Amino acid sequence: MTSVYEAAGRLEGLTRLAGAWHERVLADPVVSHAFSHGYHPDHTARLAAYWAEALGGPASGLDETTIVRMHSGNGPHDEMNDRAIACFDRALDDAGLAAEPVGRVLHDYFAWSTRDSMNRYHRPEDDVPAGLRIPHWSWDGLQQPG
Ligand code: HEM
Repeated sequence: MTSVYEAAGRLEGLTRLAGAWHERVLADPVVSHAFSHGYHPDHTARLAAYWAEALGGPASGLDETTIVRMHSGNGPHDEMNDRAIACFDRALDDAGLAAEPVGRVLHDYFAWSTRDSMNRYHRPEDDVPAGLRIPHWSWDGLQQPG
């Protein structure tokens, strides 16, 4: 069966999507705040590589614990999460990936990652454990590691 990665246009499609999302969040008065301290010069490519791995594509070489740590310890930020997800929905349109069924799966993956996965250690006192694995997502949602 075609993976979500393939249906999203592989690395090329996901790079378009990551670039569109990043442009949208930098223009958002709330979400842009998170990026005001700077970010990797290859942010878009690294984000696309991470999504590719999560959605059934090649390994990204990125470390889940490091990435979750980058997104942790800032306290609850529900409004920022909601706005980041709204930016993602617009980015799906920008990147030509909003059509069913792939648009819905990408939305569900991103909303879950933002609210539940990247956000699960949001309390300042939380310790993010070493050795986390990049969660994988398919047409029917989160894949439990086999
Ligand atoms: C509210 C939503 C989000 C915000 C505000 C946000 C913010 C950020 C920021 C500021 C960075 C740069 C950190 C740095 O370079 O020091 C970053 C990097 C990154 N984020 Fe997010 N993020 C969000 C959601 C997500 C989600 C849902 C995913 C994955 C599904 C994700 C994956 C990544 C990856 C892979 C990197 C690159 C790490 C690297 O360069 O090594 N982010 N994010």
